[in-house]
Amino acid sequence: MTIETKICGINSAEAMAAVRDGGADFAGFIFYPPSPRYVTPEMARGLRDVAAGRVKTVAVVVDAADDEIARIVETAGVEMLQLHGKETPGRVAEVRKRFALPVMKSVAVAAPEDLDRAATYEEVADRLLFDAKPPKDRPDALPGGNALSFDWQLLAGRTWARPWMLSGGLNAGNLAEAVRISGARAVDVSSGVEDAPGVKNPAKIGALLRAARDLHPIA
Ligand SMILES: O=C(O)c1ccccc1N[C@@H]1O[C@H](COP(=O)(O)O)[C@@H](O)[C@H]1O
Repeated sequence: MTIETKICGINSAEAMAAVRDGGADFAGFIFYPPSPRYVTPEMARGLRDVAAGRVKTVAVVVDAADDEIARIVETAGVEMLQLHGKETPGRVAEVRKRFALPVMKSVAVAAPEDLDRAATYEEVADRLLFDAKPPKDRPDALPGGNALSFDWQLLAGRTWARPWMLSGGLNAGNLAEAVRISGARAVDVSSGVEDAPGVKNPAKIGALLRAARDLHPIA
């Protein structure tokens, strides 16, 4: 068994081709206008076609209303929704029911109590995603995609009722340690395969996916 991989913030055909050829499991599209990785549903549809069915696509939304999610689902044809805002467990359940797609809920982690909050999503989400908390001293910080990691030790030995992904500041250089310490079986990377925010580097995507292929989840 190998580690599952998601490369997020895909906004070019070259990046999607690297994700596809490198054998990633998931590709994420950011539907959050303030992000340098933002894509429209129409752009995402074209990029999804590059993946030619070999990569599952994920829509990343932040506290999005139903009509916005509906337009993304209908136009981009994604296979999973990633809720990366302050959505409550009730809202996660509602989105999952309304759109009949698997839902992954992100939880911002900085301290042990954040994991207690994560437990409130176990019954309503199909997957959990643990990401670093955005920095408090940067009011303009994005809800995710800040190239920041958190203390992976917080996850060590914890078990969850749902599959989960590790994200936040991962790259080809720290992936092995992050997986070893946290026990992750799935990882999500965005900034770590970029040259600058929003500028994906296909060679870095390939290197990350090769690094992931050499890793195996701990039992
Ligand atoms: O990447 C973004 O711009 C973004 C915007 C809004 C919500 C989530 C976003 N990205 C998510 O952040 C993590 C990984 O970030 P990084 O590797 O530290 O850059 C990942 O889950 C993305 O989906």
